[in-house]
Amino acid sequence: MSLLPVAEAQARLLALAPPLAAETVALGLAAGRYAAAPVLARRDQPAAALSAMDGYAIRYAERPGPWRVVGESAAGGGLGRPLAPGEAARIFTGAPVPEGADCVLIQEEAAREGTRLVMAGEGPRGPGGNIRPRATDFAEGRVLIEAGARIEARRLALAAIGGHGTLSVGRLPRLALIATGDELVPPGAPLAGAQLPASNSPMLTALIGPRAIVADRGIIPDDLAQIAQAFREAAREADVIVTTGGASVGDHDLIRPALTEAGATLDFWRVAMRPGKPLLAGRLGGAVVLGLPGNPVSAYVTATLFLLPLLAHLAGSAHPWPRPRTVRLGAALPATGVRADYLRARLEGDTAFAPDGQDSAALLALAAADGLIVRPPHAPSAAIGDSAALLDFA
Ligand SMILES: Nc1nc2c(c(=O)[nH]1)N[C@H]1C(S)=C(S)[C@@H](COP(=O)(O)OP(=O)(O)OC[C@H]3O[C@@H](n4cnc5c(N)ncnc54)[C@H](O)[C@@H]3O)O[C@H]1N2
Ligand code: MOO
Repeated sequence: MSLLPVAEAQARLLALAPPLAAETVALGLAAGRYAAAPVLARRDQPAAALSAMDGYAIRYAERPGPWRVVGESAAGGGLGRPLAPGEAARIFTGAPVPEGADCVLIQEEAAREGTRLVMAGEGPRGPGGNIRPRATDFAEGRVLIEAGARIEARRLALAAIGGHGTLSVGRLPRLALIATGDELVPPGAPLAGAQLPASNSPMLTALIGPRAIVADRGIIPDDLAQIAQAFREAAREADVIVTTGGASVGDHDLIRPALTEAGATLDFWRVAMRPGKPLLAGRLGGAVVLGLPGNPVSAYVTATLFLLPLLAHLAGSAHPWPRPRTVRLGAALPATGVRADYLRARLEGDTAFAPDGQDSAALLALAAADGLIVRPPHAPSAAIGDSAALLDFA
């Protein structure tokens, strides 16, 4: 099997499963989820002309007064009657402008004695001054949030003010995480001989964060029957099964044979990227299987480029791909070969430095990095000051 280009592998992964069904959740629980349908405004905002300032509602043509202050309009209330000629109403920010008034005189520019009011400054800039007309933010029926958009804090506020107490969002994927390797022990456990703390599962759980409901299925030894059994059990509940390790070609790399044993179909294996070459993907029952390489940096890079977009796609995102940005190189880089390079890089302002020693097991360099410099296959060498694509870490 030859190496699959990264973009092709990404497209094939997402083609393995459609987005999950929608569910309705309370607005406060919708943060970070994706709108399953366009969110439409259920009301005009503002629903009436409101004062933008604390002061007096007046008629512009009657400046500089005097006016007689006949009452008050506060946020949530109102004057209760129209203003007659020569009348003004005390008004506060966010309060409905009484009928008959066409601007607001701010209180710093007003002189009041008892009910007598005169202008004592420049006054409003014209009719409509210091007033937010009805529906200036949006009108009922307008699309507030596109289907597939992520519900950020800003959009959540927009949905709330648009009249929504619940939202229809894509269901969160259920993810089963399986670490494989005879050498692995849980972090913090005593180590004997060549044993190694299993760092991939906690790393991936933290990286995934609220994007999925993660079930950590622990460490499975390098045993075909046990790995196949773990696959079968995970496929009963999970939308996504993620393994780390055992994806390569060694005698103890059993993920592919175990998948076959469990009855899965393999879609692709081996991608033209460094690190991350042994990545594989397939389907088992209703689950998408993503086999990440065991090397911790390879697992992190492939999770960034494949797993997070898959989770976003399943949760209903219309834009699941990470967006690289352009930076300057702070040091020269060699030409690339048949694989795309994803270099762990530190940023100083908009200048990126990829330290030597880009080993796919070197977690110290990964932890110190800010993102990945992305270099396509067969790229010529690059000089200091050249521009390059950078993927910020999630
Ligand atoms: N002859 C070849 N050998 C290798 C190739 C190849 O093409 N031909 N590919 C190399 C590449 S690239 C990678 S990446 C590695 C990854 O292979 P596996 O996915 O089979 O990973 P393992 O061999 O199981 O483990 C590699 C490495 O990572 C450590 N590891 C595994 N799981 C964890 C974990 N949960 N937490 C921390 N560390 C973990 C493991 O102990 C190994 O040191 O294969 C190359 N070989
Ligand atoms: O591509 Mo492997 O992921 O070099 O270490």
